[in-house]
Amino acid sequence: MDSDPPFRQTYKTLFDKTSEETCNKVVTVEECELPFPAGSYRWGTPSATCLKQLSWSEAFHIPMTDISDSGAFSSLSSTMEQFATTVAGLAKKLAGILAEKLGQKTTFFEENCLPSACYLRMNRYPPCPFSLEVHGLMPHTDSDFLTILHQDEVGGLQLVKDEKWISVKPNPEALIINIGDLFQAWSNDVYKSVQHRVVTNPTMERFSTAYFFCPSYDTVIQNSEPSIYRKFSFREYRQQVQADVQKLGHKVGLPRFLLSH
Ligand SMILES: O=C(O)CCC(=O)C(=O)O
Ligand SMILES: [Fe+2]
Repeated sequence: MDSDPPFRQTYKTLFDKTSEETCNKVVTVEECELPFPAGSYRWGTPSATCLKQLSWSEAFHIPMTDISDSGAFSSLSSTMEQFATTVAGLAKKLAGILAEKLGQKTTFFEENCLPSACYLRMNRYPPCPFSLEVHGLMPHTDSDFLTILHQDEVGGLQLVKDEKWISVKPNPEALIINIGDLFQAWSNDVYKSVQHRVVTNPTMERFSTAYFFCPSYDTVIQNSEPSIYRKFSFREYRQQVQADVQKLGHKVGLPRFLLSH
């Protein structure tokens, strides 16, 4: 893995390619000849209807199955593969420990969260001229079991603790582990999916990489004890999140699946 800071050079090559190609005309990811499937690139927040809903960032959100040797970008692919393989092992281990603490079957993750069901997201946050009004990434929770996040030295990530936004000290030598929505439901609220956001920086560019530890779409999320959530498949969860974002402009998430809803 390149390490000063990780991914900087390979990410710059990739994101510079998108801005070079998109400078004067509208082009698709295919036309840029980038190595990722259509729909994997996002700039801003496509569903935003006002500045407050806009995320001042761009990202590639890539299923692990689509990271393969990719011609001009082979150095990027191998960096990503190396990162993903390392953190995939870590995610499985951590999930197993957290399941054990709950007295649950630790094999659940080995059976349902195969590396091929997981995603990698590469985020780029350009400097933002109206820094105070716009988020780098809107407040959200992740729709997975666990997220393993690497950020560079710039900083900007914040999370909610005791109902207050707390800044996470940037440390490129460390990984940040976040609990996602599925673990909250699976643990019947013992573990809480953490609300987080990224604030913009007026002068500095920032990069981060997130590995989303997910089950296959057919996996059913349920707790063996009487649960406050109805059982649902990961597919159903994703579809509901997408439907809410389209209709309301934001994710509703777990409250939709509360039995008392
Ligand atoms: O860039 C970060 O620090 C956070 C990224 C994030 O929350 C995400 O990609 O879901
Ligand atoms: Fe996130």
